[in-house]
Amino acid sequence: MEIKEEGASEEGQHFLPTAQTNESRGTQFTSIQKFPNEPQLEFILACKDLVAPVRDRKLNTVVQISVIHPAEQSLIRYSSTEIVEGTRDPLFLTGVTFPSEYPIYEETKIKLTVYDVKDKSHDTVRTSVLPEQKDSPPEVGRSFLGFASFKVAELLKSKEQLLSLSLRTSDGGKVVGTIEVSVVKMGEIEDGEADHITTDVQGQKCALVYECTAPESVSGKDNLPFLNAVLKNPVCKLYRFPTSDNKWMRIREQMSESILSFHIPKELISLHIKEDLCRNQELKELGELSPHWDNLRKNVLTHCDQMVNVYQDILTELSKDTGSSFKSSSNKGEKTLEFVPVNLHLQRMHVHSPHLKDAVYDVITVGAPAAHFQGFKNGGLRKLLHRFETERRNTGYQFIYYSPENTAKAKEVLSNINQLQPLIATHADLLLNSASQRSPDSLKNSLKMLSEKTELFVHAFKDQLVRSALLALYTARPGGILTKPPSPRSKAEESSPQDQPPRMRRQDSIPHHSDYDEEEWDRVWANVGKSLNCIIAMVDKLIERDGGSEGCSGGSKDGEKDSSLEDSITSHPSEDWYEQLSPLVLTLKDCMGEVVSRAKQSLTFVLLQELACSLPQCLTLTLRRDVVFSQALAGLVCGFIIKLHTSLHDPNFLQQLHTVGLIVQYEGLLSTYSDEIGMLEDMAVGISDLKKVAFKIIEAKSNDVLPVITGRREHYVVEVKLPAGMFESLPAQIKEGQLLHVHPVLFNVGINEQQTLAERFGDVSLQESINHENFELLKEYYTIFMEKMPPDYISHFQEQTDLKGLLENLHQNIQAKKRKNVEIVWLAATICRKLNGIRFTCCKSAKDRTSMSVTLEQCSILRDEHQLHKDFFIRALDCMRREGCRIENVLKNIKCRKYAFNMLQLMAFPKYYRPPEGTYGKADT
Ligand SMILES: O=P(O)(O)O[C@H]1[C@H](O)[C@@H](O)[C@H](O)[C@H](O)[C@@H]1OP(=O)(O)O
Repeated sequence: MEIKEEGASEEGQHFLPTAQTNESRGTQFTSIQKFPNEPQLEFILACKDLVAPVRDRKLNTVVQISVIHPAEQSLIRYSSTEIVEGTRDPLFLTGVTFPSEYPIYEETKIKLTVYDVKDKSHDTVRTSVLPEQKDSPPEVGRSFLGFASFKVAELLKSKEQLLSLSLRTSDGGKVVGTIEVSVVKMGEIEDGEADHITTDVQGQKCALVYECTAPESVSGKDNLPFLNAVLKNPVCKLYRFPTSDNKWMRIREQMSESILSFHIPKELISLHIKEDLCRNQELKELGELSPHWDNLRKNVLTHCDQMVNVYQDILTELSKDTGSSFKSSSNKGEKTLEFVPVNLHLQRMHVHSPHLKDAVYDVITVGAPAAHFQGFKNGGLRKLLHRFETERRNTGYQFIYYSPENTAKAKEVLSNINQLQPLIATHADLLLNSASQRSPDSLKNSLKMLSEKTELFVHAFKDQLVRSALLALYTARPGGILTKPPSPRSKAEESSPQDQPPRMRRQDSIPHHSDYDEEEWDRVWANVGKSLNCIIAMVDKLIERDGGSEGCSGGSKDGEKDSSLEDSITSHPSEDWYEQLSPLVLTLKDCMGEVVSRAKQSLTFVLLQELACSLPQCLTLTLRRDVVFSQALAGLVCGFIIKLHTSLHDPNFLQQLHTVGLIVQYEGLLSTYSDEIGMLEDMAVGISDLKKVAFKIIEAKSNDVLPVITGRREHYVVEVKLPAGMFESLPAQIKEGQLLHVHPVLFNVGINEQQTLAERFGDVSLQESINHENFELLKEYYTIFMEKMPPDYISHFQEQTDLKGLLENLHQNIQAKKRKNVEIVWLAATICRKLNGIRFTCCKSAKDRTSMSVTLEQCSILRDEHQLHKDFFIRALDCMRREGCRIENVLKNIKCRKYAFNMLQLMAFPKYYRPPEGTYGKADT
């Protein structure tokens, strides 16, 4: 019989949907799925009276679980238990779970094979999917003891859903012990009936008590179909661990990919293309420029057009639908996948423990957002952006220096203009429409909307930047040279020849020009307000004459009344409202058009400075920042949607969401040595850039539940869709579309051998500054949280959690300058969880170090929050690392079940970050 390994497919563990499998084989099998989206079958295992092949040998037992699908005769290796050492009656903590997607039926046969493990260092290698020749021979490290098999129906229909099967040797003759298979149901109330099995687990007397508290809707079961639309290919594992009072808790670990890994980058690249095409068009429409500036513009346009092509090519590649929702660690440096996050997963732990409410703990695991294709030879974004700004500030000869804030401001105003102008035109037309219908109420409403938008428009130009940019552009026009040297100027500047472009180093040295009428802009700009006032006054008058007592009182701005306007109003006695208003509306549109054309050109000229100054670095840097941001955003949107769905029933969470926003905490495990310095520099900027993102929840109108992104580089809004029922239950503020903000923080602690080198011979200042800066951000968030959440919530919260103490502790640890001080990331994670935040863990690939960290975090939570028996802490940790979701993560990334660590590396790791023997070694990463 052929033996295959589950999870050997390209994309990792792939399950055929149940229905599809059923039909495709043309035979009907009996489904065992009771609740949609819930695991179909979960059981635990224990052996009794095992017979050792050699007398007096203490057995180290492992059970391998294989599945024989009813339509096939091949045996699929499904999972394994952990190794239980030194007993003939092993009770396994690692159980078996078949998720809802798995094609399992009553007719499916399950085979349990028991082995005696002699050499643990070989054991995991054996279950690798490497081609046979690279793999260890099957017998190395373990020997066969016996096997048993059963049909799923037999187990489900058995008394108390428990089977006790004889283990037999391969010829089926000799009985070498028994194996007990017992169905478990997470969260089921068992009438307080206790089924005591006393067993000796590594010397621990432990009562196995099936006595559970009422199930809680912690995982938001009702929301699952929606959540499942973004989560894909789940891998599930089941464990049971003893509590400190010798009862059992059950833990379900789940790891899923997300289609957002590809969806968000595609959305974002489309937006970049749109934004850049628009900017290129505006550059072309900048009008006539003097030869110096015109050449610069041509050069910039050539590069910018090329860049748009690069983005378009990447989008085309990504859009070739491969149905993929996962980028493996080995594809990190792939050019066409640059924007896609590495190895993004939801890592979920669902705990069901006696006397406590069920709880779900989520961490998003993802490779550090970084530009692997561009590489790290010159460092990452944090350093590159700083260097770029310094160079730009100092090159000044041919350009005008605008600070990054001013450049961002120019982009913002440009985007506001582009949005507001058509909006105002629409409202103006609606006003005329109301006028032609002679409807006072509708006229008032239209005027209100028109006034609001026009005021926003006028307000957008209040900035001094537009004024100074107008002057700068004036001097860049043909003939727009300085006729008189503005004072004060330096000697060097005074001596610059007149036919040269003006030497302008700083924004505050933008030339003053004697011929330039600075007040002209004020007049043009003020005309918009004035023409609106005319409209308001006219509407007032029309309604008054019509017999209405009060005017519309959109109120002429600042109470001012223009005399020319008074004339224009009284000199039209006609009662045709449309005719009265139409010329005024036309004037408003004309005035606005004039403002838009001047402002657009001047601000585009500001953008030209940024681009022209250091081509092509500027564009390469923008690409790098876009790449890193895209990876970070994909993770964030995934984390946000999952958090929203799991906490939808919690009114405090919803209040926090719209009043304070959410803390998003990233744990970084990168070293501050070699390439990883650059990665950390990229990651720090990528995460900080997430501040530019706000979320908005909208009602889903169709089956398309994928989030939609709008905006541009300085500000993005991610629209998250919820089905009508869920949407209705949201607080009014959220339903009305209030923007929901996130507060990203990053704490990094390098843990590997490279960090040892950094600490001894290198520099850890990058990590120190990041941790310091982010501590301040976290503290700020905490302060807003305490101020904005309701007092009764806060007093209850303070009773439960000493957050202030935790923050102080974190601060002390950050200041302590201790080597590999993982306490920092532990404390930051705890604070984030207490603050209801979104947790992330990242290393280079989110495969090895991340796996060590999330499993440690899971076990620490079990110890601190669910009374995990202290003697079982390490065993629980080893179980999760040996047979849990994370080893499957390694498998799906590198097709081999081994964490890529060697002994030497591990010696450098903090103690609790070392995986169990047999699970690590040289791997082709
Ligand atoms: O998931 P990571 O911890 O980033 O994987 C590292 C691993 O820690 C290290 O020991 C190994 O030598 C490789 O560099 C792994 O990175 P890959 O990106 O190559 O998987």
